[in-house]
Amino acid sequence: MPRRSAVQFILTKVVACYIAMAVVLLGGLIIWSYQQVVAHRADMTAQLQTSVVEAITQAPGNEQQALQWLTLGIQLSESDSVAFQSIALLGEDGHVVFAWPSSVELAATASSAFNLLDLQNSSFTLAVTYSDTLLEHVFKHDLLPVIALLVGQLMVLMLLLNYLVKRGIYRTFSSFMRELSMVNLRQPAALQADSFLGQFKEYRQVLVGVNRVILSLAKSREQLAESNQGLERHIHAKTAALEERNEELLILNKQLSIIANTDSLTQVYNRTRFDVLFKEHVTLSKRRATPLAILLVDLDDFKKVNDRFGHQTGDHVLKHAAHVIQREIGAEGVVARWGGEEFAVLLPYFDLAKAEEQAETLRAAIAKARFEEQAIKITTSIGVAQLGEQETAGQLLKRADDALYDAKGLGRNRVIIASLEQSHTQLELADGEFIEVLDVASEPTQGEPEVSEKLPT
Ligand SMILES: Nc1nc2c(ncn2[C@@H]2O[C@H](COP(=O)(O)OP(=O)(O)OP(=O)(O)O)[C@@H](O)[C@H]2O)c(=O)[nH]1
Repeated sequence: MPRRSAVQFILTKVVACYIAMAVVLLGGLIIWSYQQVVAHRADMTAQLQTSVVEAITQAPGNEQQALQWLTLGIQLSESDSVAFQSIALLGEDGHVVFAWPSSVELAATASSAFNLLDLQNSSFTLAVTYSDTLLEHVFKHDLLPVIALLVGQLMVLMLLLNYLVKRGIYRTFSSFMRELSMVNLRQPAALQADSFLGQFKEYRQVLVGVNRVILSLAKSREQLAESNQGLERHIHAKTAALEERNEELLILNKQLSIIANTDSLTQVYNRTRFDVLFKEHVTLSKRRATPLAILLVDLDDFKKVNDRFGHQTGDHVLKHAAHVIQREIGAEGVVARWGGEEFAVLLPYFDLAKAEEQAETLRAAIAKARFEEQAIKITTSIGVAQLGEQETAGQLLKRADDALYDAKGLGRNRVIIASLEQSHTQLELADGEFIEVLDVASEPTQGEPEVSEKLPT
């Protein structure tokens, strides 16, 4: 019967607590009461002494009568809790002058039961006994009612507890135990089925275990949070390093792209880049129906520069000439080194007249320039062509190259325009045929600029 055991257990504990409290209370009461009685008895005795001395002093020679009056007073005060049991007045030689009550044996006055009291300035001595010993008195008069009261209370308490346990506490405990069973991690069989206390202990152990698990989980969570923070810091640092590296790579990429697209000597676009841009501009021009012109610029008699001033000076002149071309064209066109001492200039939105004007300005600027310390003068021949409506990039290039060839043939240092009629005339021929002509013409020949074989036809 585990339930009854539990009830008994609780009852026992409560009663034990109550008894312990009662014992402490009684102990305190005994000490307090004892002190009170001692003080009271001392008071009474002192009063008796004073009264007897006064009686003897007021009625000398008639002590017996005075003492009889005193005895009456004593009898009246017998109801006092510490009253005297007997009183004897002893003469100088120790004989009993007066004894109350009369039954007190004279011999008894000498026994140790009597307390001998001195009477001030008198030859008499007072011998008294008290009705109880001090402890007896304390127990009889003070403790007995208290003990009775406590026992009564205890009984009432036990009855009350028994009632409460049966009515309410048992139900509360039952539901508490049911809740506990929800967290039971052990096999039910392992519990002591016949002992509620055993079960309670088991559950308490389980709770302690659960508590430990919760604490260790909280600790693990803290550790996890710390490691996460460390990981985040690490990731941030790595990300920052990666971003930095990425930026470096982007810069390097840009530099690489510039290197790949730039002519290393003259720092203008190289032929590869020009081919791409040329194709794009031709496509755009056709799509938007906007004009597009090209200049092929070739330095005249450059071989002579090399021969006379050396190849290195020739390099410097080439570089400077490219700079002049780039300066003159500005942002309006695309300048590229076509190869050797020849440059190509792409002029989007330039019609033939405007392109011719630009070519003339360019030719004049180079003719005017003085290169190197030796103030070398050079001239240029320029072939100009505008993209025809039906023309391909290759066909445009061919016409510009023809114009340049003409400029050379006519004595150099001049601008020759490739007429649009020429382009139309060529287009009137079969397209396939022209392409074949272009391919043949584009093969590099001595003294002639190369025509890109990569360009789209
Ligand atoms: N210094 C230097 N010379 C170059 C470079 N590329 C080509 N040349 C020279 O340019 C000269 C081209 O000679 P040619 O094809 O006969 O042309 P040209 O002397 O300019 O005569 P025309 O074009 O007919 O006016 C050659 O001497 C090449 O060595 C270069 O990068 N640096």
